Amino acid sequence: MTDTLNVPGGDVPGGDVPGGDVPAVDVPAVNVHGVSRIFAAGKGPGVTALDDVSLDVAPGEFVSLIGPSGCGKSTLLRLIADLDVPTSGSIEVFGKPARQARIDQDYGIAFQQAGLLPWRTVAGNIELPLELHGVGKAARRGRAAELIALVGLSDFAAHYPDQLSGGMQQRVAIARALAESPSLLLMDEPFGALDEMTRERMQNELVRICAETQAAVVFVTHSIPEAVFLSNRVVVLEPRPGRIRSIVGVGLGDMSGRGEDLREDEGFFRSLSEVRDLLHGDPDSSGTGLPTGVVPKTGARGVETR
Ligand SMILES: Nc1ncnc2c1ncn2[C@@H]1O[C@H](COP(=O)(O)OP(=O)(O)OP(=O)(O)O)[C@@H](O)[C@H]1O
Repeated sequence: MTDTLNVPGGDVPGGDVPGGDVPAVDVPAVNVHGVSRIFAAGKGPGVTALDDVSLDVAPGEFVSLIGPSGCGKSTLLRLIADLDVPTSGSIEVFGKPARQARIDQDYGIAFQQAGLLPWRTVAGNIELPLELHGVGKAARRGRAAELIALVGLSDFAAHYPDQLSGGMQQRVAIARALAESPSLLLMDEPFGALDEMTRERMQNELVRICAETQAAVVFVTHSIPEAVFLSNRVVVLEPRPGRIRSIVGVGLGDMSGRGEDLREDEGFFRSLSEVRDLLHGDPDSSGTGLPTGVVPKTGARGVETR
């Protein structure tokens, strides 16, 4: 663990890869290779939550996972975070086994529930991971102040979680996830419990934070507009067994150019309907599992599509 407090990811995407000894250029932030996860179900055959899933996420890339309930989105995120282990296949984070990446704290995590400690202030919650890893008091304070400013809560540093709105609590959770300058953020429906207006504001914030930190993000959501607005690529999953149906390259430019007006952009609507068609279309009879007329896409970064 380092107590240097650099901007996550450094100046060049992938240039400040945790571990440092691996050439950054070719190392994906996340490499999921042929991963299956089967949950035992009594004496039955078990539930295949994921079946032979492969996916690469590049440094600095924002990838959303979307699909119907039970298609394995959270399972995939939990496997990347090493909160669960695959039945078969392998997962690497910045070239390291997921277990090692967890030990090295190479990523930050934010879930739907902000999960803040109610007896700690905003600053205290953000400092917690740094405290647990032995970062000195002055460095902790400085880093927390930086992050509190980044998420726009400078006037609330001394407030307690129950004095904040849901959106503000989520901003604290995101700041805490960024505390150790991870080059990767894993987020499971972090805005799922928020009202629509707050949710859009939070999406704008997240885009700004990603542009500033250049962290890669794997983001689970049920919302098509959220996935399209935030992502470089949207991974559409299908259930029983959980598989990647297709990957949509959003092509709306990098994070620094994504503002509120993007929501009115023609390209935004095009990607929305592409993802919507994949989610709601009936599979054709060709056996591809894709809706009629949809050509399977291959991701630009060697992503396997199935
Ligand atoms: N710990 C577990 N034990 C048994 N089955 C599980 C477990 N975790 C997940 N599953 C099963 O695996 C499948 C995928 O679950 P998962 O939570 O990953 O889906 P999801 O796409 O995130 O769903 P949702 O959108 O509803 O959150 C489901 O059928 C679920 O019941």
